[in-house]
Amino acid sequence: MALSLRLPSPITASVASRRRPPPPLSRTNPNQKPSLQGTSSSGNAVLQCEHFQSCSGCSHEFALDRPSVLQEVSSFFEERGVQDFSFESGRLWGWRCRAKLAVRGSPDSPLIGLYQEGSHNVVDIPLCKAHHPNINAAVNLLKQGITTLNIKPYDEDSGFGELRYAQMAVTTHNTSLPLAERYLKGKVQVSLVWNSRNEQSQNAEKLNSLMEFLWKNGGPNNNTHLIHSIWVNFQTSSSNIIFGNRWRHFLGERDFWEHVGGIDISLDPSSFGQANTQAFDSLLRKLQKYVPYGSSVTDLYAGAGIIGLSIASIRKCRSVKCVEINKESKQSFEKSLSRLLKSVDGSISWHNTDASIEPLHWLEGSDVVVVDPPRKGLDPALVAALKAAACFSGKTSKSAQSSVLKVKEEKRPWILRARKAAVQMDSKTACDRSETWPQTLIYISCGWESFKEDCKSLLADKSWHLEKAHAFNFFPGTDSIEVLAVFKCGPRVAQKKKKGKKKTS
Ligand SMILES: C[S@@+](CC[C@H](N)C(=O)[O-])C[C@H]1O[C@@H](n2cnc3c(N)ncnc32)[C@H](O)[C@@H]1O
Repeated sequence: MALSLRLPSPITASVASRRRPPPPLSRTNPNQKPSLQGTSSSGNAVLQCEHFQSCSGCSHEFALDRPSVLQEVSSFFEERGVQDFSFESGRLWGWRCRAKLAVRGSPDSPLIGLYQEGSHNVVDIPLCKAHHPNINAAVNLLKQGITTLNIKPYDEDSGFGELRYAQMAVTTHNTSLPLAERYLKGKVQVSLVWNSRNEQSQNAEKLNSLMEFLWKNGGPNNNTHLIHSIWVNFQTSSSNIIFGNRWRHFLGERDFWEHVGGIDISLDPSSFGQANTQAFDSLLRKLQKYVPYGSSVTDLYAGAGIIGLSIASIRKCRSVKCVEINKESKQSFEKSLSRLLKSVDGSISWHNTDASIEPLHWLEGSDVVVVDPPRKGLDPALVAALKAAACFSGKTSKSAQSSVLKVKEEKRPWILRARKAAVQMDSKTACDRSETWPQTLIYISCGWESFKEDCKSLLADKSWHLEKAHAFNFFPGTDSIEVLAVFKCGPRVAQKKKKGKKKTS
């Protein structure tokens, strides 16, 4: 099977600018330390993708190892007192291990790819350089199946057609392979979004034939075992929402395991998953260092709880609470937790609720809060709660509590619902510390513009100050960057100058 690399981004890609390589980072202050040493582009990091002109996935062809927003990011943190901002760039091609692709066109000439900028015209991207090579191979196989079996791609105008989208996710964690081969030999979990209500609908025969085709030609009995498993999502809505509520696993291994941040994690196709597995691993390993051993942690916007679980295991946390709005992530959390039980002593829970409803409830009792919101950033209610919590952390807890949380018997329906849907593993040793409030806030952001606003708001009245910041090249070829920022509560305390060493004669 040919290995080629490629890159798209979300189906709803934003307007992309097609820029030339940015100028080298300039140091305006001659006394300033070169905080981004080693990050100037090598000059060889060129996309060289034949779809670049038509596909909305990438906005930059050159300097993939140094996103154009990096200079701004670096200056922003420096102006706010961060001395040692760092930037990490990893794999520049073939980095995308998870892609949602629209299926359009005709059975004879299917198009599988992303929407063109500002339209719903799908651009076929068989040689995408951002995709893990096996995503391209699986897409190629799917196209063959569509043509051979006369499967009708979806037509948005009429609402007719059978196959609407395909989600491809690669697991790079096959422990039967030597470590060095695991990434490139990753297998693909294929999820087909099928335009019918369920598996009994009238076109079910065609769906079965397509799955058999994929399994016969890409499954374990084939020379090249490409397909990890096949899932189907049933979706008949005329809206732009990609997935419906009904998911079914049909072929291959049901559970999809990955290894990031030092732990094994399970991810169902219905749960959020990071696209750049290796860059996410680097971020998690950096993040863990900012969580003191034995802390109590709240992980907001937690998805399947990967961040919370990895901290619980690696930093031996006293307790971890994960809060996530998508109920589909619960099963993945439970599966991952089941593999971790031996390495975790504290209490761990996962709650299905909106983090912006009464957020103080989730912050109370934690030393560290981690937030990883979608691109639009934090909900305003959470920003307000974080600012309030920072004020409480300096005061006696009794007075803080009495002003905000006068809860004797819990009656609020959203809290009760969240408790009902929760997964809870209690600790043998941890004790309740409901009187504490977070001293550390770790903000992970994939939306630079919204991060800036949230950050300014958190710093505005000195309820928090910035201590550390790092950026990661999660989306090479695009304008986006992933940021990890560490805030400490209260105003920055000026550091005393170190006394010079006494001279020895
Ligand atoms: C960027 S993802 C991060 C997920 C997770 N931290 C990870 O790395 O896998 C953002 C998550 O926030 C969830 N989310 C969005 N709005 C939310 C809200 N108001 N309350 C709780 N979770 C929310 C989404 O469902 C998604 O799983």
